[in-house]
Amino acid sequence: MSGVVPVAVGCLIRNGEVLIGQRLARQSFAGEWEFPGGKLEANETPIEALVREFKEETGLTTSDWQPLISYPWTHQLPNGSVQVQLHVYITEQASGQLSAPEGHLFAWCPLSMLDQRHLLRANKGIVRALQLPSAYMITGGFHDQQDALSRLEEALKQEVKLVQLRAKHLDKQAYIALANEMVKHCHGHGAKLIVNTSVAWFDEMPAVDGLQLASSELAALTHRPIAANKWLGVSTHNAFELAKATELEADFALLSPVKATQTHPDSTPLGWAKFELMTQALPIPVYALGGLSLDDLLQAKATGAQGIAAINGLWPQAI
Ligand SMILES: Nc1nc2c([nH]c(=O)n2[C@H]2C[C@H](O)[C@@H](COP(=O)(O)OP(=O)(O)OP(=O)(O)O)O2)c(=O)[nH]1
Repeated sequence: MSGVVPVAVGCLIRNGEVLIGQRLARQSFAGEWEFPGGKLEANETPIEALVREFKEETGLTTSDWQPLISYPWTHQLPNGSVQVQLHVYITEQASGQLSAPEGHLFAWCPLSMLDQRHLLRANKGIVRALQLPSAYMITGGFHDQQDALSRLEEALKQEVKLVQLRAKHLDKQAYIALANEMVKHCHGHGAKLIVNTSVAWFDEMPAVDGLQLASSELAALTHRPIAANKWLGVSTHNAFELAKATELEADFALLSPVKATQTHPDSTPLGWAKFELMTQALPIPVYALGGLSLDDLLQAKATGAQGIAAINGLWPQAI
């Protein structure tokens, strides 16, 4: 088969749960779970296809679909491979009674439980895009552990849900001690803590939620260095490193610098157009980083980013 098949995929959210359906016996990947949707018909936009597919498959009338993520994927089938472009949208707007005119089995799944379901392998990037927040705070300067925790607490009160502990000046013992305290605060607010350390240190912090891998560590790795139940973020600056992030089965990437930034004054900013070009074919969510704040969120999302990551734009100044 030749050409890329455009597919519309819809994530319908209700009370923090997403609607998933089981693929039918007559379909490829029978029995695996997916989000409702399907191939675009001639002259259809992805949103038109979603409205039609949801009506046909679920009986629901849906609206207000917003872009979530889009990426190509090659499915291996017994009789060859097929390349699809997944155009993924999200909404909370649906009316009518959920039914199964085509015989699907449906379930409402909490976002945190999606990894326990047997979803299509192609859908991992969609699952992460659903689970990750739109702002990723990286810790900036602080005086001592108590000061760091006070600033963290302030940020958590402002609804920050994903935190990276970046503290290059701390030795191993001090770093691990701070991470172990921070993770308690994060979990108390329903947030996650990602540590920016070497793989060796990561293994000594079992309570933290994930590892942020520096771009300088990428070359030495040939496979994902941590377990599947932890999040792996990869810091990147170019197309080569982004490709490596995918190869290492990262859960998300950071691409920087999008704008000029005080913390890395010698780097040349990419700008939004280049950011979009470099990330559009990636099957994982990508945060934009470098000189950004929440004021840049709309622009970031419009260019296909998961959201913004920032030190100065999010880390509370002295309090
Ligand atoms: N509906 C849907 N399709 C998905 C998801 N993820 C994913 O890779 N796909 C792929 C599987 C199929 O190749 C294609 C959707 O095609 P379809 O639902 O209209 O038709 P189909 O399964 O009968 O097609 P086929 O693959 O069996 O030939 O997109 C998803 O979450 N939902």
